[in-house]
Amino acid sequence: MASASANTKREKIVFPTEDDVAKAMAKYTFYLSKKFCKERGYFTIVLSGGDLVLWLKKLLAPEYAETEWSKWHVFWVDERVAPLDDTVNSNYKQTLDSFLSKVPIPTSNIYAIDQDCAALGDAKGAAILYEECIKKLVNQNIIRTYKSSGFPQFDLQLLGMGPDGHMASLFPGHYQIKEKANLVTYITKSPKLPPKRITFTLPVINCASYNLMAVCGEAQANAVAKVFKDDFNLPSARLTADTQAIWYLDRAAASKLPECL
Ligand SMILES: O=C(O)[C@H](O)[C@@H](O)[C@H](O)[C@H](O)COP(=O)(O)O
Repeated sequence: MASASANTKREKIVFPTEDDVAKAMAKYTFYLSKKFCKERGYFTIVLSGGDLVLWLKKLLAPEYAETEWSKWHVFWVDERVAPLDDTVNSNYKQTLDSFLSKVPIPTSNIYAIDQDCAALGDAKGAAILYEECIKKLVNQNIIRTYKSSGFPQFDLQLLGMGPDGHMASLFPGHYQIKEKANLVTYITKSPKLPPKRITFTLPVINCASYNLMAVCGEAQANAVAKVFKDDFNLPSARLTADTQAIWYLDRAAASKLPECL
């Protein structure tokens, strides 16, 4: 595959509370779902784990009842390699229980990691099979490609950042951030537990049309300040998008930005 590079300027909006961030994220998702369902009859949305799992519940509000759920195709930007019924570790299982099982998205449009690899803790196998799954959907034209690069282009990715500045399972100082050829890679010694994970690579993340990074809480404030100073040692500072890369912050997460001090 040819290399891909998307380059938008980083934008941000600071909201008073975490609840406001979650509500705004739901609104943004609803708007983009409407746009892409109308334009191409599909909406390809990529989720993360962490707090986002709970924030997604805002999409269950009555004002979003017209969402065309049957046109959604749901992926994970990263996933812990844990059994698919593991309520503590599996992003899929947690999101299924709190949100996905409550909306009529066809089960076949929800792309969890391979069940056997998940059960066996086979991170490499899970990454290979997830990449194959994505390539298949690109061939079926369900996932678009970024210009002529052949790289998948998702409509929207909802991302979170850890206090160390990681996004997806791309951690500072770990080689996965440098991976450019594969779409999906894996880590077996993740600094955030559990240790085995698969993750989209940076070129795939940055080819998305819209990337929304939602960050709340004081624990992330130092990392947010570094990102907005362009400290590219933090994987999250490398986030771009084809159309828009926007950060939604609550006041606590934004508290160390120069304009908020
Ligand atoms: O599976 C995961 O662990 C996540 O996908 C991870 O990348 C997460 O998005 C960030 O660590 C932020 O997590 P919080 O929202 O919990 O701070």
